[in-house]
Amino acid sequence: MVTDSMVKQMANNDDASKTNKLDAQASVAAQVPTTTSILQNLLKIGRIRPLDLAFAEFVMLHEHGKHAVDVNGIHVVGLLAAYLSSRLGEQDSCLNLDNTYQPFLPFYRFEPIDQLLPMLSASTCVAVVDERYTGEVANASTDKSTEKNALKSRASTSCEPVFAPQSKPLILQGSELYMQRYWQYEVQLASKINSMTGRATTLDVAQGQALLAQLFATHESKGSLAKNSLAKNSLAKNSAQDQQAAPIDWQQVAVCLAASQNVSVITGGPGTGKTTTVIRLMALLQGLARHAHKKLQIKLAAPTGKAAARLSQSISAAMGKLPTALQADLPNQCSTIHRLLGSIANSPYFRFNAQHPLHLDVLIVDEASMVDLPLMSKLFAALPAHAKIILLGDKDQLASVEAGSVLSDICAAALNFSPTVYDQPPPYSDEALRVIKDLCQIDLQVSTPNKAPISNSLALLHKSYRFSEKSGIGRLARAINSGKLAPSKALFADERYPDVVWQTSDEPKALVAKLLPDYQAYFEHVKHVCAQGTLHSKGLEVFSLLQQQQVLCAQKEANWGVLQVNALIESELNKKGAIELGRDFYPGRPVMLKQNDHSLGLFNGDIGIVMPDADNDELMKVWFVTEQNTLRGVLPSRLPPHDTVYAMTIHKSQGSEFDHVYLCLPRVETGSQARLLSRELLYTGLTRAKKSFTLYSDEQALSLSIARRCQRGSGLAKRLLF
Ligand SMILES: Nc1ncnc2c1ncn2[C@@H]1O[C@H](COP(=O)(O)OP(=O)(O)OP(=O)(O)O)[C@@H](O)[C@H]1O
Repeated sequence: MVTDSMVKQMANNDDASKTNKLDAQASVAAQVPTTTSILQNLLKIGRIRPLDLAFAEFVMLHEHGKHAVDVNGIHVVGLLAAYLSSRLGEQDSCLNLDNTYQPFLPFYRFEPIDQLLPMLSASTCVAVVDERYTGEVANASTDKSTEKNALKSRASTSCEPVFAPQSKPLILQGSELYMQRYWQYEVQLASKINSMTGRATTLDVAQGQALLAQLFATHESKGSLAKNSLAKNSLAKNSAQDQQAAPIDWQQVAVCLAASQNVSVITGGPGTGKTTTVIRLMALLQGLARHAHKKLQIKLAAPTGKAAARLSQSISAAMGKLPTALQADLPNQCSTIHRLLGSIANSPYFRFNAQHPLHLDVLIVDEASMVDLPLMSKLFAALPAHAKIILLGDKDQLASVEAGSVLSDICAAALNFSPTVYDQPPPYSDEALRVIKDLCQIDLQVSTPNKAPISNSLALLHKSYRFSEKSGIGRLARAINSGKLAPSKALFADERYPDVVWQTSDEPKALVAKLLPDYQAYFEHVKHVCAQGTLHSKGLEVFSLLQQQQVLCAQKEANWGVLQVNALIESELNKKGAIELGRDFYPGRPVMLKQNDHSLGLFNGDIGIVMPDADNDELMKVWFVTEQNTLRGVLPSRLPPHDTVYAMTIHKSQGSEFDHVYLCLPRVETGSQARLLSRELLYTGLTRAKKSFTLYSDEQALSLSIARRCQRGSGLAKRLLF
């Protein structure tokens, strides 16, 4: 709708230049907005991208009815298409028309959904499917066959796979507007998850108990089974005191639950033991299979090469802590999801898919919060009917770089959209509670069990074994996650937590001045190692010196962005004579790769350091740490695209950890900077720190970050509650 005030304002502007009445009217007519002028204005101010404009034009070209335009002749469906496409660029999988959304003001104001509905239903470009998930298919199909319509109607409510009605470019389901492809991804993923969570698995309880006793009798949780048995006996005696004496071992709960479910999510913050738990889970599953004279094919996957390499390393390191007999037939090599599915060059499809499923029985996916909706949908589609999948990740971290927020949607559905309560179980069903009790004698109490099977898919790990109770980082992470500004500020101010510091200086120069002595020491070390020719024996020390500190920025450009901070650090180092800025590949320059190169075994996100070849100090190479903890040099000419990395974005830091993290939030000068900030962004940056965390931001950026949750448009969680 073009608002009265908008037209009035234009008319007033014209009145100001009155010459005669006729001229003024002609001028007003000339300026009455058209769909094209609105879209062009939106493009001009950067509210939409050229791609969004092209999509809107495509939709308008294919709109044959007259119903898609409003009383002023504005093509509402075209504008909605532009908006939906722009939201996809912001990683939403769909657009919720129930929300108060007025993204195109001051150029256009959308009517509420009830008034838009007749227009959308009549549009030749929009299929309206299943009003609010329970109703009939409205104009879903012109199929004559009642049977087909009935099937579609049932499918839209039960999330069985369906073919999109008439292959229209836009789908409206309930109040959510989708691009056809993303609607398909969501429906197919939900359908597969629902079919897997609805399938029962039976475990050999006696054998399971015996294996769990062995698995949890080792390592730090020695005796926890015994303690839990004590808790059971105590419960029988109704002794509250004894119950308190036996804290619940949530890792054991996670193992029992994931062993008995076909889809599970094990989520927790850094150092809460996700890897430790999943190794025990694999050993339990393989042990049970062995007892039944079978052998499971267990595979490990991660969204990036870096995450895959890290999981391979931590699994190999932790495997030795298992009883030797239970280490047999466990995998320790993790591949990327793309490699697992079999990428096809220049194609969005994979070799393994619903028609050609993967050859595996159990799939474990690490860093699952980074997996976007299209990839997760394809991964689930490629699972064989009998398979089990376990997703590991931190639900409070930033979601995937591309559209969707699958991990947090599954968690939201499992929690029935309630917030998590520290040390309390999710609303498990009675059946799941019984399995946990049978297998590991832990008697959990749940006040309101969730009826949807998805509730049994979630295992929450709360206790961090990396941060002690005295750690400010651990406490600050909890305060940020609970969205509380005052306790977060209090932690920064509290002298008992010197590991968290807040600097409100508004110029990056202060940060650079603070870091400079450490970088100078780093470059001295580089020079020393190069001069002594001790690259192969001492090179790893150079890496550990570099990784002691890391600057993280919320954005790449603009104030407090990666480019600004990197340039400032380089310029100050140049002034101090530590580096020569004229050379691209100067000794000590740290670089981060922006692309995988499988032939070189290098991955997007890998960090290398420029240093001369050990045998030829004229020949610069970029050195990387190998899985065997040795160094390997690559000629700059062979290097995949890369950036200097004194500072990196928080997004790029996902999956890495550093001793000291310096996190920079921008001064909020534009709407897009405000939208960039979120609790998840701050939490992700904070939890990269192992020893200390220093925040550089003004009060506004901090409070905006803590207040704002990054909630992506998605209908997945609702679909999982059917
Ligand atoms: N139950 C436990 N008791 C004592 N220490 C534990 C326990 N579980 C894990 N740890 C230790 O805590 C550290 C972190 O564990 P782990 O790597 O499994 O956590 P994580 O959640 O996978 O960590 P991240 O994903 O942040 O790297 C390891 O040193 C591990 O040995």
